[in-house]
Amino acid sequence: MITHFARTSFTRITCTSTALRCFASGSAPTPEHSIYISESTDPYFNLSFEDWLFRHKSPDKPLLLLYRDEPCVVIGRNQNPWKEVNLRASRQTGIPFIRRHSGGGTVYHDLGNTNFSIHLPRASFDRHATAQVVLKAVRSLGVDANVNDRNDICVGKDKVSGSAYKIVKDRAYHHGTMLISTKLDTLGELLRSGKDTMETRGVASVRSPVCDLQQRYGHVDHEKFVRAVIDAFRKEYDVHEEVQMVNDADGTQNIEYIKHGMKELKTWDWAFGQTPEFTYKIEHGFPWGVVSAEIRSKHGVILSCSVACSESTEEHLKERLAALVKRLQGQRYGSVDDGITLLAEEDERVTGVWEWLRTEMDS
Ligand SMILES: Nc1ncnc2c1ncn2[C@@H]1O[C@H](COP(=O)(O)OC(=O)CCCC[C@@H]2CCSS2)[C@@H](O)[C@H]1O
Repeated sequence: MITHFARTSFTRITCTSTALRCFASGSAPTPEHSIYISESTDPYFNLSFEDWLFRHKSPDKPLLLLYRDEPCVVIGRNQNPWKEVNLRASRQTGIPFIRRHSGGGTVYHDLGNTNFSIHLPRASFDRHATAQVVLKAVRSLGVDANVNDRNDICVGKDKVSGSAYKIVKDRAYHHGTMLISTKLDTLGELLRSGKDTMETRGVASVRSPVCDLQQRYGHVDHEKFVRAVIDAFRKEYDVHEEVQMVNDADGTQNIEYIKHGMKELKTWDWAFGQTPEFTYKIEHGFPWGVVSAEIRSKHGVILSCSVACSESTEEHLKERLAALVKRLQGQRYGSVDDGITLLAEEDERVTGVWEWLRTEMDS
């Protein structure tokens, strides 16, 4: 269902049939509004809807989208999930990670985190000006926040908002988070990976201490933040249009571009396969000696793996291990094919190394 909100009043008024037709139709219509609030909390939908607005919106008008997501970790376009995300915790908690289209680092989302997305013609895009819009909004709620040169919004020394950007042809957007009442321990748990010896091309996150607005300013909530950002956006860009509510059950999800986008975000090829080249060096002490390994991977596929053992290791064992790791080449990093079965009579030292490599890659 599509409904409109009059200016800053959040009273629901009846939907117009044109808007409904526009979103319910199977073909991709041109989005005609300037301010959208998504009522969906499906991160795959929200990220795809945002991308659709970006790609289909007429390039001459400013646009604002606000949304929240169910718990998930969102990594940047050129990041390494094995480095950035605690994949074991992600599996255990069922909280997925999603690779987004914009650059930048890794953040955690849940319903206590509200995202804003400001789209502008490239010619008038200025990331510091858009950050000021959000800063003014939180300040209007009595929050004593500041913005640093990376466009992090902080309260004291703690970060409450991180930003990322995308520019394509004549349009650009600045999107960012706002920690309002997030589960910060889950945030810490999911972003921890501790893989210091993984050297990766692409973008590394800039880790910072975080806090949320409710810890410091109990009265701030999602609705108040949304209202404040809308007011600040209207003032800055002189926008008077009503707010357009959107959700994933109103037919919007049937727009082919969005459907395809949601599907693509969930594929291995996108989530893992877009990972820039990286090298992971590890070492482990076995009862019979020390083994070090170097695994190289690009686009989520193992390019090479080499192992070196302590001097005293028998030649025969070294050869067996070298033959074994050769078989890793071309396999997907992190989900090495179970088809690589070890011979039943394999030396238990070999199976030990094999298990160690698999576990190291799978966490
Ligand atoms: N939700 C949230 N908000 C603010 N800061 C966070 C959050 N989650 C984690 N962090 C902290 O930021 C760093 C990463 O900072 P870094 O600066 O590397 O990355 C970002 O900020 C990216 C923001 C992307 C915003 C998009 C908007 C809609 S979809 S995602 C991380 O290690 C934590 O210390």
